[in-house]
Amino acid sequence: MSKFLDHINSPSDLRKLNQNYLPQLAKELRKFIINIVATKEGHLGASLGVVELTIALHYVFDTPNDLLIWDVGHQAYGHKLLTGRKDNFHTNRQLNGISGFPKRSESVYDAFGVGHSSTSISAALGMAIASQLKGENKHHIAVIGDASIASGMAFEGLNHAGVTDANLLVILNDNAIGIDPSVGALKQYLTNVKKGTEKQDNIFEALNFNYSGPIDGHDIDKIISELQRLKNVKGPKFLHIITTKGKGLKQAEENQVKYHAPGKFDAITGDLFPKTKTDEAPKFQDVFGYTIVELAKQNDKIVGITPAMPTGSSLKYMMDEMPNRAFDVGIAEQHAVTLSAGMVSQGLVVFCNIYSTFLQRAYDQVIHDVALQNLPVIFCLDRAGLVGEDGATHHGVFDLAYLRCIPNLIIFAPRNEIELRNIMYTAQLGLDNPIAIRYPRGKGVTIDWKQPFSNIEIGKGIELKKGASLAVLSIGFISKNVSTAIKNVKNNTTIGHYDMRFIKPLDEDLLHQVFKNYKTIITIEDGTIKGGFGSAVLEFAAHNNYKNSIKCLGIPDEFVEQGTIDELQKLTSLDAYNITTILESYS
Ligand SMILES: Cc1ncc(C[n+]2csc(CCOP(=O)(O)OP(=O)(O)O)c2C)c(N)n1
Ligand SMILES: CC(=O)[C@@H](O)[C@H](O)COP(=O)(O)O
Ligand SMILES: [Mg+2]
Repeated sequence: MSKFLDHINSPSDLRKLNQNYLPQLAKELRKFIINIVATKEGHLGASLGVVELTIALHYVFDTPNDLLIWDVGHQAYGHKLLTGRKDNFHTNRQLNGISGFPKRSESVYDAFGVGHSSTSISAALGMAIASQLKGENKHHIAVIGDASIASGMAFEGLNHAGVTDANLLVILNDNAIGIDPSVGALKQYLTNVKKGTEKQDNIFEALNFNYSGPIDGHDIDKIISELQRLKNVKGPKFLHIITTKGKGLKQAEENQVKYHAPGKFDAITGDLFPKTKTDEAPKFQDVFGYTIVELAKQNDKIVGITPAMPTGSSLKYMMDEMPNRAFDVGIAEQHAVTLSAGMVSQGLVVFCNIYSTFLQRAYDQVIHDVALQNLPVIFCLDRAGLVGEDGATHHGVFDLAYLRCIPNLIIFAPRNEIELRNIMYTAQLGLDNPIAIRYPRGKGVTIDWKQPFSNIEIGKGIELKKGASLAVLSIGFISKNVSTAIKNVKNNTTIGHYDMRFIKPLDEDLLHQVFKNYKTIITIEDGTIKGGFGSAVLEFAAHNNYKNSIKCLGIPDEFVEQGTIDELQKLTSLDAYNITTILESYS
């Protein structure tokens, strides 16, 4: 039972409360968030840190008429609870449940869909200009974190806003950390501002914003009075608040990286539940992280780069062991790619590790700065395929399609941990082209993965099982489901299985053999069906006038929502059971 929260079904209920009760409401909100995230998992620290801000914003502004945008949106759990989603918050990030991020189709209070960072200022400015043009009197508020504001896109928004008279309020929620500690000169600048020790120009004032702060973001009365004041200030405004990520849960305050998204934990004590199994296969990210360290010890030209995901990518291992050769550049995917290109142009061997979904932001840099100049950057694209509970904003399902059309680029998807390790080894020996190596979120299958390195021949696929009439061509880790499915089929002797490994260059010799020896061909990938691996095989068949029957399996041409990876594979017919049914219908 929550004395105040129980009675709040929308911000209008909140606005009826006496301001004196708001600190108690803040406690209730925190407890509610902790209880649900402890059992259902999700992002924790960011939402705990903005509880007071969330209450103050909905208290002072007339949401949803006033438009409120949360950058990234992983901190918007309190917002969801105050805006009518309390009763189904237990479905957060689950299949058919509510999204872990604000989403326009979910609520009128979610003014803009988010998930990828640093979009809030541009979106809020766009809305503010639209309001001006339509003659509407609204407030437009972007809440952005200290790591997200360092991204190029946020600066583009600030740069434009500063020459407008738009009614825009940017609130910088400065907790001095992203997922991992914030980096860069801006972080230093913000630290100086907080300490107030150095006399320096204010960047935001210099960009024509009416700046106020820094103020204590956990002092609800102070935030309310400042927001009320700012409501009457014209033009672009900037409020700098200081908060503690994980506020209200001791462990989350003390271990902010771990409690960004801690998994299940004890809601009473805050302690994480210990992992029990020790002999399991490793996460793909750890194979990358350990292997790059191993290779870098032998090859002093190797450098590692991550845009703001050292823990998630496991580049952290290299940053710890070789801090001068591993770089976290902050949320700056475009910079990470062109920085890599610059280093490679000078003879370094660069592993640029970016989540598949976030590389979307650096598409032009991949084409213009890397591929066009044929600079052999080694892209390691983590979280490729379906990622699970983060949902539509984060699935890495477009990479095969969006990369395949780029000349010069090699594209490889390892079937298992050993292949990931060996392609990293092969790539650092020296390639004539850039390469994208895409691998999934989570664990692989090979416990004994640390085998001696061996070279992988570029553009060569392999036969995993010989058949007679039906050939399955797979790419990457999804081949595990194919192997299971083939085993499930009673009379499976007619079914062949080929791991093509390279989407580009395609192993045309192998494809000719397959098309000549099998009547029916099924392609399977954990990427979009439009333009990916299956499309490449169809093009090959058309080009060579093959008339075999071809079926392509992959992610349908729609955005896939959140759920566990297993559930989403079922939904998209990529699980072993569905593949079995399909194979049976053909054999
Ligand atoms: C373009 C993009 N790159 C990376 C991420 C992954 N990511 C999500 S939250 C986050 C850190 C955000 O830090 P900050 O803006 O300071 O917010 P806080 O979590 O501290 O509230 C990162 C790197 C993302 N969502 N979008
Ligand atoms: C909000 C966000 O973008 C990240 O926190 C993301 O959820 C991390 O994903 P992983 O859990 O796969 O590292
Ligand atoms: Mg932060």
